[in-house]
Amino acid sequence: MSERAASTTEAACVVFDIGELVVGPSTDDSSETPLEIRENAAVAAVDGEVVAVGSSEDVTREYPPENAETAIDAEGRAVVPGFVDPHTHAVFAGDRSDEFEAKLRGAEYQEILEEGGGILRTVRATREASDDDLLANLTGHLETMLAHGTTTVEVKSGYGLDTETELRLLEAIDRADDAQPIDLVPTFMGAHAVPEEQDTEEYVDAVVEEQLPAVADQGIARFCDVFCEEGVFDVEQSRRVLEAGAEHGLTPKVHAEEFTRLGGAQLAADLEAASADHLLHAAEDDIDALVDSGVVPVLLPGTAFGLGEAYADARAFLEAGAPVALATDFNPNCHSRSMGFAQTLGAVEMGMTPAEALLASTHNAALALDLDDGTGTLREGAPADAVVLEAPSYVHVAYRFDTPAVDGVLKAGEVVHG
Ligand SMILES: N=CN[C@@H](CCC(=O)O)C(=O)O
Ligand SMILES: [Zn+2]
Repeated sequence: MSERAASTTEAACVVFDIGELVVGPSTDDSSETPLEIRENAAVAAVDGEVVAVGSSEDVTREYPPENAETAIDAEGRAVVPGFVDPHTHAVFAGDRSDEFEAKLRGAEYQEILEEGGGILRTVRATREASDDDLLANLTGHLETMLAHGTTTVEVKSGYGLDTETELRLLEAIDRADDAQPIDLVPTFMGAHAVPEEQDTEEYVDAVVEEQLPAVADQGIARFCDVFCEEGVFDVEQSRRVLEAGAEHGLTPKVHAEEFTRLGGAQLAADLEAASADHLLHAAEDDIDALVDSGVVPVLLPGTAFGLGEAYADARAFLEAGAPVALATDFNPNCHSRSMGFAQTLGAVEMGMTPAEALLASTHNAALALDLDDGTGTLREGAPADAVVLEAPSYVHVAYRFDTPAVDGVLKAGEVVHG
């Protein structure tokens, strides 16, 4: 036994007798699957980090379960890295279920927005909500996400559209980060829509000159995002916001080519954004530009499903060598908090294999958030965030689409669900 093990064994969390352990992306080019998978495995964690991954026999010899603070006998079930959801708008108030009905009767998403509904309706409800109500709404959604196996979530502001409310939303994200187990990654998205009281140019000025400096001053956002779309922010306005964000230390992200091909993907490539998201209308040139500049494509199949739109071309991205990520896009227009369901849609509707969908929901999703600490893997040194499945194989994540195939969830080596 190593000295490190002798001195730390008692603090360890050990999950043993794992039938199928998904460690992370495969490093073997000749492998048929993009995942590194170990059978009859175990994983041990100390101080929230993975310290050993290997055969159940070897790991339990070094970290005996009987000495561990938390010991889980997986009894042959599969264990995968905790899911990372890299695109949500989870902090808001109000209800838009009637718009869902209107869309089923033929109303268009953008028409609803132009008429003051959609995002603008959520903005009115959000501005009226108290800080505590916003926090309670957000933590409620996060509880559901955790039960579905998600351990890291990006959350955007963007239903305030004024300095005071945008800051309140980012503060709610900050408070929620402390109040529950999921790690939250905050994104400032003042440029989500143009508020009813201003015209677009005036509003872009307000985002750049007032909102961004205030957000940067508080130090409560990591990314800056913009809805680059016909009728919302054009490419030049989007560029202005993202460049100003970058000057304040916020890494760009772009809502790109969702309803029209406006140029958001090329902009994301130009600015070396962390990700370009949606991409339903991305063309081959856009895909190449994103791959060449290392921008992660984040695909949001729940949105296409809910709107009845054609899905993004996941296969074209994968064939171009892109590290495709999946996300829920949870928002009042896309009421799904399940990364498992995103994987089902990725597999059934976008032609991804269950392994590609799982990789897209773990390691690649972490790349979209610039997380380089091993998040989304269960390699040594990574955060010990894991899902013990209720099944013998990771394939059950995409296969089951009624309830999550989750038996238990570990965050930083502690059982936080199940
Ligand atoms: N497309 C822009 N923003 C969200 C939708 C927000 C809303 O409709 O409230 C999205 O990513 O899908
Ligand atoms: Zn979005």
